[in-house]
Amino acid sequence: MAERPYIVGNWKMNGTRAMLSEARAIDRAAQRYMKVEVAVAPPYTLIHAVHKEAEQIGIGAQDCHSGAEGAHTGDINASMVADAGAKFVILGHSERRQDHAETNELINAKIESALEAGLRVILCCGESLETRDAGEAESFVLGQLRAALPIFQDPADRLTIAYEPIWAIGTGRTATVEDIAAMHRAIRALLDETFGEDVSAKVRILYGGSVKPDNAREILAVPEVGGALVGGASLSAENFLGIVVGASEAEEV
Ligand SMILES: O=C(CO)COP(=O)(O)O
Repeated sequence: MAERPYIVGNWKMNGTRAMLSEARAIDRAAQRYMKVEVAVAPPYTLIHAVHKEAEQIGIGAQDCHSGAEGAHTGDINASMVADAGAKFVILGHSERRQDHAETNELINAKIESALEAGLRVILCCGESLETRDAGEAESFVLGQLRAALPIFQDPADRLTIAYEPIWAIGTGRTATVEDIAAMHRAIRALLDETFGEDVSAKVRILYGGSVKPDNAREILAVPEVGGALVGGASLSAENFLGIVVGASEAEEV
């Protein structure tokens, strides 16, 4: 496996300043698990406050606008999140693709502006249940990635992929380890083909979708899995740290 396992909490539309104590607890505990890289992506409103609390963990944003500053009421761009303390941004999440009709073209424009602002990108991909049942999961996911990968000039430093099957997000239903391994292998083959094996080896592929303390170790022990993108279970320090412990134990196997 390329680098340390990477465990990222995506808080989604959750969290007021009351969450800062959880962030502090995550940060302090993460210092005991240096074999694991830990990060959280709070909502925009908390990025700066969590950044100020954090000594160990990485801080990111869940989205950014594709443009420079200007007349876009309610929007936040990449340089603004970087200025608030974010080091990475999650782009292409299925909830943005669905709720905000984000296309591959728009996601690409966001990737470009994120890279320009010096941010790393966690690029999400994943199929719906209908697509999986139709036997088209792999071609769909690889198609999403093929649309974006050419933008990355320096993927080793800047790119992480997150495979999140839509039907496993927030449902309590996880993909089987065989399905996860198969999709991660297909994504790795595409990265090898696009960037060459040496560079590809430095790009981690995370799994996301109902990762919890009780299944983290099994999922993270899959050799192709480089970490996890965690939604619901990242909202409590206890649960999130349970996943960090799972990642640390999976490393030792
Ligand atoms: O979408 C996810 C992370 O980005 C996964 O969410 P859950 O862990 O709540 O299923």
